[in-house]
Amino acid sequence: MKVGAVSYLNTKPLVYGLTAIESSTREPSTRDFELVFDLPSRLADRLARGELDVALIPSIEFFQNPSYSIISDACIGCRGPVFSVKLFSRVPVGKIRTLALDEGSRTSAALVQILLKERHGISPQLLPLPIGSPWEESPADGILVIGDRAMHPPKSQFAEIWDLGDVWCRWAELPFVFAMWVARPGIEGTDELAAQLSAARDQGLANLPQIAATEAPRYGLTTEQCLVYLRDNLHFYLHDRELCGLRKFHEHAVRLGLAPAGVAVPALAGAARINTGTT
Ligand SMILES: C=C(O[C@@H]1C=C(C(=O)O)C=C[C@H]1O)C(=O)O
Repeated sequence: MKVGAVSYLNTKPLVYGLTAIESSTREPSTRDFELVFDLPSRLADRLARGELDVALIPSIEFFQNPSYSIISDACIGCRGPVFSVKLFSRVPVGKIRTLALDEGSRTSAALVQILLKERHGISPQLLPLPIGSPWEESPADGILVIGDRAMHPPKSQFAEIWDLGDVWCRWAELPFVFAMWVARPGIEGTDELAAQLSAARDQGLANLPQIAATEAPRYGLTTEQCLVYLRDNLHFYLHDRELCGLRKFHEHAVRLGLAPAGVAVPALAGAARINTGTT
């Protein structure tokens, strides 16, 4: 089985338990799956093409295929400010006419459009924000940036900065889910993998101070900033409130034509396995 995970700092607690043992003992992997890392948008495309069997894909991509299943209750979500998903605006947000969207993102790219429409009644013209380019050089009025490069204060001045986790959670009064472990149809052995993914998440969360100490310098953060991000900003459990948030996100995405109708967000059916169905 080939499993894809997000290459950002936010995913370290989810994969710590899968990678820590072999890197500390230098033993070759005893896992029966191969783990690869990539940007969220690329993981979604690779899962859709069948190059990956299971991947941590942007939540909006789950709605693209009614045969996908969410296989674990481990996720990347937030219940307030998320710190790493931001809209930087050169003008007051309600006056944004051009919006650059981080090419690594699918979910936040939809989320920012929903929030701008719902909060300010605007639908800006969209521009790409390539991965490799310095985002502050984008000519757009508003710039959506996610992941590691969104965590540092910008060098230029902006009229407004939105933390999208904060704006969503206050407006929707529900948590937000950015990414989930999803299997494409016909993949066998996902029950076992689901258990491993949940256990890996639990192991990661039990070792956050160590993860923060190791990772912080690689991301230009202090250990304390890194710990606060992983412990307080991010939320790694897909529970009932998160599923409600996901349903609300889906409703709004359908309304704006950003996702097809007809895919049901499943009810939580057990600790680690969630089956999907179509409506
Ligand atoms: C919180 C984050 O969540 C992410 C945002 C995603 C998106 O916008 O499509 C997808 C996966 C997550 O890595 C982040 O990247 O900072």
